[in-house]
Amino acid sequence: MIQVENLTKRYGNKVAVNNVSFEARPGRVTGFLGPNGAGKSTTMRMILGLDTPTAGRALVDGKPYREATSPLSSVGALLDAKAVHTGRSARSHLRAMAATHGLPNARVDEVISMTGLDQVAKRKVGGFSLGMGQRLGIASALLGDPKTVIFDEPVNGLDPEGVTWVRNLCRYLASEGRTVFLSSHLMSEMAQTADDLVIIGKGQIIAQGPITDIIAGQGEVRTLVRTDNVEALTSALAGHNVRISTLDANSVEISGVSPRQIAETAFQERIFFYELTPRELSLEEAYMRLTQGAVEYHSAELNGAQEVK
Ligand SMILES: Nc1ncnc2c1ncn2[C@@H]1O[C@H](COP(=O)(O)OP(=O)(O)OP(=O)(O)O)[C@@H](O)[C@H]1O
Repeated sequence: MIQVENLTKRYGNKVAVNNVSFEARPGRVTGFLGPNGAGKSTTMRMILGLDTPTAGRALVDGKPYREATSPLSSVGALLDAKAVHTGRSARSHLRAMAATHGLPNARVDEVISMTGLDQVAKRKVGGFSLGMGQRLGIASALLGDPKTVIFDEPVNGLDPEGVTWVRNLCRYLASEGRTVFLSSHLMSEMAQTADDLVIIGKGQIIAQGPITDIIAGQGEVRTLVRTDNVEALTSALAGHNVRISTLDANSVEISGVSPRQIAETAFQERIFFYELTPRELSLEEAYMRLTQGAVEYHSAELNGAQEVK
């Protein structure tokens, strides 16, 4: 269980994290989202006691992480996979970590096989690819069999098989009753992995709660209808609160009325249609709506006719 209460971090004049409060609960995957520079890593570092808050506090299982009697079995963290610079092999790196924390070598072999590193366990970590480094970071995080895991961008650099593996691992860890807290910029992946979301922008909470509530809160269901008789359907449905946008000669997108009401109206008016598809917002669409005012680093619009000097 992670509890973040009114957490604030200032670097000089810059407020990186501004009065942020949320919880990440056991048995659930909580996704931490926000544009670049929103304050995600800083928040994670404060939870792990690596940065001192300017105000507020972060608790893991009821106390600051720095006070944990058995840190590796309290929290397993992956912050910056590239941070491991060693001439050691993956196995001896993990064995050294295990030895300092009184963990048996058998646990090292377990995490090596859990993270798919068996084939490369004897290779020097310095020569690891980004994806292998990421797996080693996750293996290190899991070494102490922690009740809480914190992963900052765990799928960064992983191939599609690796991305799926991280998703399944996170779901599995949560199903065992652990608290799983992770950040990612991959919305489609987050949509499949997380139960709850915390979204921040410019250091402040923008939204938090179950992922389904956050998506539902950002837009109503729109229904795509394909018919040969767009005009008749449009006039049959015309009325208060019904919004219809014509996509092409044979398709419209309708909001403000349920898919069932659309089908009933079409049936009563004998309007033939050959597709009726309710469309919920994707997490990406909901996220873009929520964060549009909180993006610090905007990209220039690409409009084809760019001047090259
Ligand atoms: N040590 C530091 N000194 C000064 N400013 C910092 C420091 N660390 C972070 N910041 C600033 O605090 C803000 C939040 O940074 P942070 O790295 O937490 O964002 P983030 O959400 O993790 O971003 P990204 O998605 O790009 O990793 C940024 O504006 C960053 O420049």
